Amino acid sequence: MSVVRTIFLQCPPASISPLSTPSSSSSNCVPVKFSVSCCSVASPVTVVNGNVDRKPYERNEVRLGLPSKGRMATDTLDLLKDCQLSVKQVNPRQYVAEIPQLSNLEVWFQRPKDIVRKLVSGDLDLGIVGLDTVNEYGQLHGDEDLILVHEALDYGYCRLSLAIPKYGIFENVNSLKELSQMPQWTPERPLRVVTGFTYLGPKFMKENGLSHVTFSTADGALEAAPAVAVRYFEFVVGCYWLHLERCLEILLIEIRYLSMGIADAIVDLVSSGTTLRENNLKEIEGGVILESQAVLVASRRSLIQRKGVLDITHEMLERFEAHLRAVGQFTVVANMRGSSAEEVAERVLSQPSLSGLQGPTVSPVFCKRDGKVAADYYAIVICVPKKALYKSVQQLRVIGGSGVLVSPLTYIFDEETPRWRQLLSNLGL
Ligand SMILES: Nc1ncnc2c1ncn2[C@@H]1O[C@H](COP(=O)(O)OP(=O)(O)OP(=O)(O)O)[C@@H](O)[C@H]1O
Ligand SMILES: O=P(O)(O)OC[C@H]1O[C@H](OP(=O)(O)OP(=O)(O)O)[C@H](O)[C@@H]1O
Ligand SMILES: [Mg+2]
Repeated sequence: MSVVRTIFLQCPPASISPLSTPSSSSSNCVPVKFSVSCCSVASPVTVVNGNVDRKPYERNEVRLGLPSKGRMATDTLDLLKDCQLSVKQVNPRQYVAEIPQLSNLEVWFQRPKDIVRKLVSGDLDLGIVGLDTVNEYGQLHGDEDLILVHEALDYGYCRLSLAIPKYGIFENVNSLKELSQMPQWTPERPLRVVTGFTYLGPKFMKENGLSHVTFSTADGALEAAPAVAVRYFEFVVGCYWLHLERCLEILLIEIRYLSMGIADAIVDLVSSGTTLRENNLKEIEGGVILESQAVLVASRRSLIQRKGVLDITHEMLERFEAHLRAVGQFTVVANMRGSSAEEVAERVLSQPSLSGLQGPTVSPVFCKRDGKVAADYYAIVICVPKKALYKSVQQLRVIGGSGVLVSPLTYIFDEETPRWRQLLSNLGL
């Protein structure tokens, strides 16, 4: 028999109070309703035999999920601010905010994994999180509902990696192949991996043909887990050689970590590599599961069905693309003596670092000489990659440039953003 329950999904900081509780006689097939005190529009979801039937919900506002805390939170707000899309949060403890430039948009501050879950459930339409979180909790390959609108927001860089101890039986193991060929791993004694990535971790091992592997999960400080098994080995060897001081140290570490369980390897995010180094772990060749950075992700259903989502996505995408193109560039203005605009342009284009985005803009600088208006000088305007600035200034001087002004760029808008065209075709629009 189908068990059908209608519930109202919770808004972020809501307190939920049951309106009616199921009586024992009707517990198999009852609408169970909860009222939600934080927001006016709740999302009805039907659960049939444990499967969520995701219908587009009746609500008028468009919802964008942003990380509420952690390392992504500040950088995300900074990116939006740099794109003149500042988030207005009346009170930092409030979970709902707005971006005044985008009317009808509600910002929901959530934990990254909850942003992805809520995109899948239909409570959010758009979100900014790390690609690792999208792939782990959205399971993009199995669920075509999530679409990466911008896959490279240029912050939150890290990689999901398999790491093993540097010492003991792993000392000479430097690749995934070598790890998989170790005779130690058998059905009775598999490779024990601890990870918070319980979807991507096992998937990677399976795809790479590692069969004798078991996974356990933990939140945070995963790097300490492999220490126990290998340090035990060191302890025995240390005793043998009577390095008592080292043995005592190992024993203390052992006692500290025993409560954390035992693992041979970890699958976790790595950025600078400091945490791995401090825990005597190493990455191995072929062990990178995913390269990640911040992304703008959307629900396909919302883009197609909910009024306003596509327009807001277009504006955000345009601003992100234009801003991210601009951050790596300076505008350079210089004066140059010349006989005509063409002649000046030729000189500028003879230098490889001065061609700009679409070639230089050259305009006459007029002055009055003997009562007549004349142009002896020309102003040139070009965009120069930040990294090539000094070289460009040197090249400008070589061809007679003077009074060089350099200023940062906020946006470079193209005629059309390539990602927008791709999104429309992805949606079949
Ligand atoms: N060391 C790192 N360097 C750079 N980016 C990172 C690093 N660790 C994580 N990230 C990125 O930041 C995102 C959020 O990580 P953060 O540690 O803030 O949250 P979290 O650990 O997922 O939060 P929670 O523990 O509350 O679920 C990750 O999904 C990843 O994309
Ligand atoms: O290579 P590194 O620059 O040292 O960064 C890697 C560490 O960063 C993340 O942890 P985080 O600090 O987010 O703590 P958490 O495990 O509690 O999420 C990740 O889980 C690693 O532990
Ligand atoms: Mg973290």
